[in-house]
Amino acid sequence: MILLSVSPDLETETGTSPYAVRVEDLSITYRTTFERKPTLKQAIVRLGRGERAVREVHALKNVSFDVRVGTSMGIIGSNGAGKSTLMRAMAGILPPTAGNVEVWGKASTLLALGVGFNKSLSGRENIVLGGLASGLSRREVEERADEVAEWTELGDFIDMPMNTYSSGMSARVGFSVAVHMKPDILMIDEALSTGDAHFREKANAKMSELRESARAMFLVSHGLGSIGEMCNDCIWLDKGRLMMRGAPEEVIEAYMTHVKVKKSATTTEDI
Ligand SMILES: Nc1ncnc2c1ncn2[C@@H]1O[C@H](COP(=O)(O)OP(=O)(O)OP(=O)(O)O)[C@@H](O)[C@H]1O
Repeated sequence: MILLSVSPDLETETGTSPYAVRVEDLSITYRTTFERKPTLKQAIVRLGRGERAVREVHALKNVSFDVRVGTSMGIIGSNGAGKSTLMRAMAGILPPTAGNVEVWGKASTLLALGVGFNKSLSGRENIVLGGLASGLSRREVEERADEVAEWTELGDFIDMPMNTYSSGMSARVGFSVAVHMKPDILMIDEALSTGDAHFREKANAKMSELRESARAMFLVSHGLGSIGEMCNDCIWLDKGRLMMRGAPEEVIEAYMTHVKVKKSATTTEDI
């Protein structure tokens, strides 16, 4: 999990803007090294020249949408569709390759599990670090740390190193930090998937509470039920493109139909 505030150049004064986020023609391309079974000779020649094969992954392609204050937006799509990439771009972790992202307010982000914590430190110590990374002052963090720790219901574990935690226990710490930092914009990426039933219920209640106070909320989930319950707006991404935006029931239905059609098409092609 990674917890941080939006970088200052991305954050705009909230003022009276009716918008929480505006994404304009956003494209994100990852550059990564790629080896398609090079022969020994090719590998040696390249190594001699100091070259590496580079592959570009177009994770988001010309995505545009705006989000008004009061929106709880679900983001759905198949594996690799670009959901986490979009969240990272909105959180200011990933700079756009092209296009713009504008964010009105302080974002609290709870992204991919395991990232962002120093596992050799205790849960309580990570709560303090997470709070500082979210842009709170030392005093504000000290004031809130006990409440955040208490919320996790981890008992004595909260003062033990996080490398002794299960993934669900880490998720509790990350979620607790993210929701207690009084964010203007809350971004949650699949965080609830590792929690047990009790935690999920508690987390859902907390998110409902936050929906009232935050300017906007984003939820990435493969659990379409949670999107339907928690969100009043939804976008569907497929292979980096924005396929549809609208009421969660309608977007979920279109996505489900697409998934089914794609499955049968693949079967036909296979024949
Ligand atoms: N750090 C990276 N370097 C290179 N490629 C990446 C990186 N992170 C993601 N990708 C690629 O970008 C594309 C979008 O990935 P992303 O994680 O945003 O998808 P996702 O919709 O969140 O998927 P999932 O539902 O599986 O979590 C994928 O093709 C993925 O392989």
